[in-house]
Amino acid sequence: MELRTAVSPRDVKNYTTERLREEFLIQNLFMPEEIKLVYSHIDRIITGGVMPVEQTLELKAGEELRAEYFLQRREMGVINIGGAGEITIDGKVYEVAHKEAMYIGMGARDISFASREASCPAKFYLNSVPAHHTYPTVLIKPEGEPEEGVVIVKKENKVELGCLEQSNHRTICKYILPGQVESCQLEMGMTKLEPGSVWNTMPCHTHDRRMEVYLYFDIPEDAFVMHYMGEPTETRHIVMRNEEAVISPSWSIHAGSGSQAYTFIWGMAGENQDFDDMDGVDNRDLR
Ligand SMILES: O=C(O)C(=O)C[C@H](O)C(=O)CO
Ligand SMILES: [Zn+2]
Repeated sequence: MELRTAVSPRDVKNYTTERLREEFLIQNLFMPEEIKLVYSHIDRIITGGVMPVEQTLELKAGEELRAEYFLQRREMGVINIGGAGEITIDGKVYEVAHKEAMYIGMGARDISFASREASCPAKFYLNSVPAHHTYPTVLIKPEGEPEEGVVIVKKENKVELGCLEQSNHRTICKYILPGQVESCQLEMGMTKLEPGSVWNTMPCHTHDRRMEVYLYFDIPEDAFVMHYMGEPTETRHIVMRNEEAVISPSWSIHAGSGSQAYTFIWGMAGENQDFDDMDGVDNRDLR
């Protein structure tokens, strides 16, 4: 597991492009037959990618957690951005299709990942944070009929924002949040830009009480997203390619403009789970 320490906004002002990327950018998340994990000291979030092809991959705590098993003191959200896959949790198999997700509560011991078809492997993206209580493990589907152990994203948690005139027409689909899927602190969802729109989270915001991680995907090879970070009056950018993630500390804005439409997953952890607890930044105040 790779470790990233927390950094001060005063230091970040002096970072080169290379140093910014070293601290905040997460690359190579989806390597065939591998589990890649990055542990950030910021709210102790672990961001990971799991790409089983022929093999079944087991999630292990590793030395860093000093735990008997990965979710001994943690909870986890997983969203599949690849082909159909399976997650087996303590012997129970969950079928997780493209853009379906799981919340896995603290205490789940044996967790493994597999793809249905090696020719179209699953790509499981995960965020895991410390937990103090076990909430139910559930499969989460953006659409469909609710059934035992399956949560369908509620209509009010699919929020259309922006407009084509401002190049920021997008839909935020909230998967894990209070009132839908209970968790100790994790919130996760997916935002899809409409064709012709390229700006996410603009006007932008910070939220001192939560940190956030973004995973950008559905980006063609020759395209990119400029991810904007930093204090609102000290902005910096990171060029993001397909299936790369970026850590956003609480003091940082997190927004992006792409060379075309794209999709991204956001995950948050921290002091509260109030999605709307944000400090909006007026476009006129950005520097
Ligand atoms: O497009 C957006 O706006 C977002 O998706 C915003 C993120 O969800 C976010 O930053 C939540 O704090
Ligand atoms: Zn945010």
